[in-house]
Amino acid sequence: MPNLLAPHGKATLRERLLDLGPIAALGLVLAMLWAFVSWFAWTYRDELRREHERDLSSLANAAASQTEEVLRDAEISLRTVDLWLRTRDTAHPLNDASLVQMVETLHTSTRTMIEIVLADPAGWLYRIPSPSGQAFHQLKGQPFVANLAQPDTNGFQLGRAFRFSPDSPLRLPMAMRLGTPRGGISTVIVLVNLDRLQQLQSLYLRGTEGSVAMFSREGEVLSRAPELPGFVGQQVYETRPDLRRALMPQSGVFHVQDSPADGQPRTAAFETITDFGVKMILAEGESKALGQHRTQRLVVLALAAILSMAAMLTTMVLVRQHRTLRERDAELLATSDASPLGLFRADASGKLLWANETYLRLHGLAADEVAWGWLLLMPEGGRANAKARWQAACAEGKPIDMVRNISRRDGTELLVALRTAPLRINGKIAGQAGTVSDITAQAAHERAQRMLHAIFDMTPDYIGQMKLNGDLFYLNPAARRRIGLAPDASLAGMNYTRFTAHERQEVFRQEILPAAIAQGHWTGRTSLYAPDGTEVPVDSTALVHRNDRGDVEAISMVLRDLTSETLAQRERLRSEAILRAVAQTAPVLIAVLDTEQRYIYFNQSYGQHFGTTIEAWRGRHIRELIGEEQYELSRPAIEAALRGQHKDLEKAYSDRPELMILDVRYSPLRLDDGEIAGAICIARDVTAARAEEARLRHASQTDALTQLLNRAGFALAADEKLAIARQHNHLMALLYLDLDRFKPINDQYGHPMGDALLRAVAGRIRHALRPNDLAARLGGDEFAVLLTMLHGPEDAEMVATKLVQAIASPFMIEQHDLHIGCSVGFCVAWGGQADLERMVAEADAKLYEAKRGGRGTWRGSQLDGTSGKDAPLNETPAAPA
Ligand SMILES: Nc1nc2c(ncn2[C@@H]2O[C@H](COP(=O)(O)OP(=O)(O)OP(=O)(O)O)[C@@H](O)[C@H]2O)c(=O)[nH]1
Repeated sequence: MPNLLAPHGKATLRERLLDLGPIAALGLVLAMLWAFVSWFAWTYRDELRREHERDLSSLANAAASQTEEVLRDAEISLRTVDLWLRTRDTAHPLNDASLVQMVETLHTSTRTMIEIVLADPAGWLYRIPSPSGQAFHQLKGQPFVANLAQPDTNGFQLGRAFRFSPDSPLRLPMAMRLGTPRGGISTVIVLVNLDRLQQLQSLYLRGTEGSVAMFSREGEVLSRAPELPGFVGQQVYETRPDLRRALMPQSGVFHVQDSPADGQPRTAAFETITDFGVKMILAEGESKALGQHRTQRLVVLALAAILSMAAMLTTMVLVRQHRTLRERDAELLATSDASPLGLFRADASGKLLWANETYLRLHGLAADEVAWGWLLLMPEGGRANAKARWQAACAEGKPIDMVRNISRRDGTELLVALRTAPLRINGKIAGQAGTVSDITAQAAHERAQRMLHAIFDMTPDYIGQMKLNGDLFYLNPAARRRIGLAPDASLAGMNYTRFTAHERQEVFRQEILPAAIAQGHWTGRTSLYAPDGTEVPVDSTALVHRNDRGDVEAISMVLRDLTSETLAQRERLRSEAILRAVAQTAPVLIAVLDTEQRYIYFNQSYGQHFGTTIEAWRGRHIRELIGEEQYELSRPAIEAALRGQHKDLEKAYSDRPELMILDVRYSPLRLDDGEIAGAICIARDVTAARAEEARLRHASQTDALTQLLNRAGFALAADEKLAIARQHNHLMALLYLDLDRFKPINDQYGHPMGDALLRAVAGRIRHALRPNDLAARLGGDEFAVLLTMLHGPEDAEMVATKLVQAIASPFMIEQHDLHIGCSVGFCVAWGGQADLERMVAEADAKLYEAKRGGRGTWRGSQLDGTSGKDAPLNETPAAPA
């Protein structure tokens, strides 16, 4: 449908050309056809005719040459006989032996084409020889016979063709008066065998209607083949001056519609045999080629006419169909523009090829922005993604059904529903066609409806809807509660009169309803009957709903309970609803206990924590739900809260798939008068926060390279150990280690190797200690160790020796054999005397001594609690390598 792709507006030049296209194409084809037909019918025919005439002329010329040759032989024969008779003195030429001989020779030399006879002035003819001397024929009617007796005529003359008898050949006489008449003979005559000459001439004839004729200079017919009775001897020029004119030139071609011979149309070529004044005429009917051409021309003309008609008819049908299609397209276009839906079509690349007016209006786009204009209405950051998703959907032929926001350039925001379906042409995905509809108002309406329903559900007012006859079809939860109806109970067969006193029903019918119908609504005070028989005063609003035709369809009643109890209850319900909403949405566990530690309320988070709901636990003791163990932990805080104090405690739940830590606060639940009505428990999940704290703490107290304690971590842990040692008066020792010859390792192999070595050293130190002992890297190549619960100072010596030996063993790191060592200084002290600062100073001093003592060894001392003086211990020499 090309028009669907056309932009909006008037028909373009291209469309107009498309309209005219079939007609122009037809015109071109017909012009070419008829040009060919014209050429074939006329130009080609003329060419054929000219060619035919050329052929005919050359045939006439050849026939004339042949004839002239024969006539020339005849003339020579005449002159030869005349000369002979003139030069011979003979009284009897008829039987002169030499003349006979010569005549015979001439006869045979012309292939018996000619016959020589002699004639007397009376026209009697004599053969040579003529032994009897008798004439054998008398010429009559020949034009030249009258001249035979004329003594001065010595030129030759052509006569008319004749036969001696009907069976004898046709002969053309040529006569010449003898220069010297002898023995009564005055003329010699050559008779040309015209049958044979015409046979020769007939070789040049073509077609069945061909003829060959000879005319004399004066237009007398000398001969004609095929023979026509009475034609020879006619004076043609007298009756046909047109022929005289036509035959005037030396040679040529002419046409006659009515031949003088048989009245048929003929084409004739002629040649003048000048010396004999003879016109040689070769005529023929229409040529075969021209005849064939005429038939072909008829066929071609007929076919061309049929083809033209058929083409014109086809074009007319096509043009009409094209017009119908265009009309249909226009209808479709108009219909689609009138559609309340935005319609569009995209190609397989996702580019929009067409969109209707509604689409453009909806998006606030101009017609020339249709291709990708919609992308401009998306947030800039999301355009690339949206385009890619859309292009993928178009390429794969995936239908789309979605709702999306668009921001028009005029600043308005719309919510639109987009639906597309893949377009397939010949089984190939050609793009997508889709609809866009503005659902902003609908969505807002639905939202409003939902809100309205929520209000209906939450309001303490009684809302009901009924038909004009009073049949109820809707009651909100408050109304249902008031009349004791389950939230989902059917209202079938329930009429409002059931809840209204009889006299009130009258008032309703007589006053309220007519007023509401007249004004659309009515507001006033009325009452309703509760199922328990009490009359409840209510503020009432009646609303009348009408359909499109204006007929009353339904009546809505909004009733506000005016009893004070109900009002108070409403207020309470409202507060409760607010509190409940707050409690439900807060991301903390909330529970409220009464003074007996029974649940009054707990929120959804609390319920989820224990996998239950308040409905199942209201009125039950907290111990039952949280378990004996947890309860014992919480009990002091609960009791404190019930005494009016706030208490915080942290509780860890390790019985769950993942450890959970709750930060719990118990507070008193005080009423307005200050009385404590229970306890409120608010618990926060601090598992993640505590885990993060622990991680940070660990990181701040750990040496990142060796994972031993760092200086700060060591100080903290040592303090704790010392406190315990003091308490129980344990013997303990602080050891300081410093690596020997570590620097060369760094220098030789680089720092990464030094780091690896430090890690390995840390591993060996850890390995040499008990789990309860502390090990730390104080910095660089310095380490510290705190040993607790020693049996005697020798334990410390033993550990120092173990460490010196452990570090002295070679390290194999990255295939390098590394040799270092360590020096150790330590100090032992009983718990009661233990003072970290002093122990550090002492151990450091001893380390210095060990270094000075040659490295690879230890030095130690013990703090003397009474004197504060150090007691030197045994000094151990360096461990064997
Ligand atoms: N690879 C590495 N080297 C460290 C680190 N901290 C300190 N050092 C280097 O450790 C070396 C410690 O110096 P010293 O104690 O004088 O070196 P030493 O060769 O052990 O000397 P003595 O104790 O006298 O035997 C210095 O070269 C520091 O640069 C560390 O974290 N990694």
